[in-house]
Amino acid sequence: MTQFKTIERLRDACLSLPAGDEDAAQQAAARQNTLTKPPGSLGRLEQAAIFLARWQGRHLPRLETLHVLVFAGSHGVTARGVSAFPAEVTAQMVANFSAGGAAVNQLARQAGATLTVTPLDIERPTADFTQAPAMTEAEFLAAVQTGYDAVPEQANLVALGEMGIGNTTAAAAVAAALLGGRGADWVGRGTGVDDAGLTRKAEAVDAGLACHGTMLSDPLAALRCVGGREIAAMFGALLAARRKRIPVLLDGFVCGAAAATLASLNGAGLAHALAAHVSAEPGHRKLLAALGMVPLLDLDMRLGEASGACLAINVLRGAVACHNGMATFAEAGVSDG
Ligand SMILES: Cc1cc2ncn([C@H]3O[C@H](COP(=O)(O)O)[C@@H](O)[C@H]3O)c2cc1C
Ligand SMILES: O=C(O)c1cccnc1
Repeated sequence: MTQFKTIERLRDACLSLPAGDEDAAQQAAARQNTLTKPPGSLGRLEQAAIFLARWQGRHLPRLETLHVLVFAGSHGVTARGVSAFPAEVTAQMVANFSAGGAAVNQLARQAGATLTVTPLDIERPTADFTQAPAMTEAEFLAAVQTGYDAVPEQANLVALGEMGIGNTTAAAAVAAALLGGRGADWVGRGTGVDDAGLTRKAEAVDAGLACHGTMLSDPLAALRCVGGREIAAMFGALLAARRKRIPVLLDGFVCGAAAATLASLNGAGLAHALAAHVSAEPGHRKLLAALGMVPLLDLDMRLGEASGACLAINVLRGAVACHNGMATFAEAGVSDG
């Protein structure tokens, strides 16, 4: 079992990532061109099927064992008035996930996926990142390890998401640290803050950038100093999936901050991931553009919880159904032009 005892061990793991199975991808691409449709007419469904073939290592991909992993964390920066909801909602929503009452419960079931919710020390918020590193190195590594260990050995696909009041502020701070710009460039209304709340969010991000200074030029230090435990756990899960060659669906802006951290460490780090949707949180569109990712869906959602990722599973099911089930021109006796 991989153990991240030091930051440098974790960094090494991020720098040496396996490639996908190009033979499987090529076979899948060749098959696409024999199916009874004009070449390319299924658009990005064709690319999605080839992507799944590459990362599952089989030219006929499967969507049978699907895991939705939701991580929850509490944020010290909530003391700055950065959310429309109180911090205790994080624990209350974890209970709601257990009871089956949240949006993601419905969407994971509807998508035919198994939902696992992992709370990370939610009774112990991170430090307020405007004043101190959100996490110590030990706390950060523990959160990354928890996320890493949450990825099953065998899965056809993993979808990642989060719950954590205040985490759109932490995600904005991570995005600013990794990609540049100030708080105002990356904050949005999150759960629905008013104009004064939006200003407080931008000020909190700017204060965090000022507090941690040049430390933030290292992506792992940025994630530790201004991120949160659930963001670190999503980062760990994304890394584990890559090392196990399991394809990943990323959710919204907060998940995107975790993904951007891996991309900053390794330019090919997100090859095994698809952006499920673009959230209404304005920073997400910018983040995806910076990562060169095109979302599968754009539904004006701003929930988190892996809700967008669950919906995108249905798109992938369509892609796989066509790829595996369609007849070829030869089989169907259709003239191939
Ligand atoms: C009832 C409720 C359920 C949620 N499910 C996800 N979030 C989302 O909102 C939070 C981030 O927004 P902010 O940064 O404004 O606090 C995160 O918990 C995120 O997952 C929720 C928020 C609430 C209130
Ligand atoms: O896009 C997200 O991840 C998001 C947006 C608003 C609130 N929580 C999460």
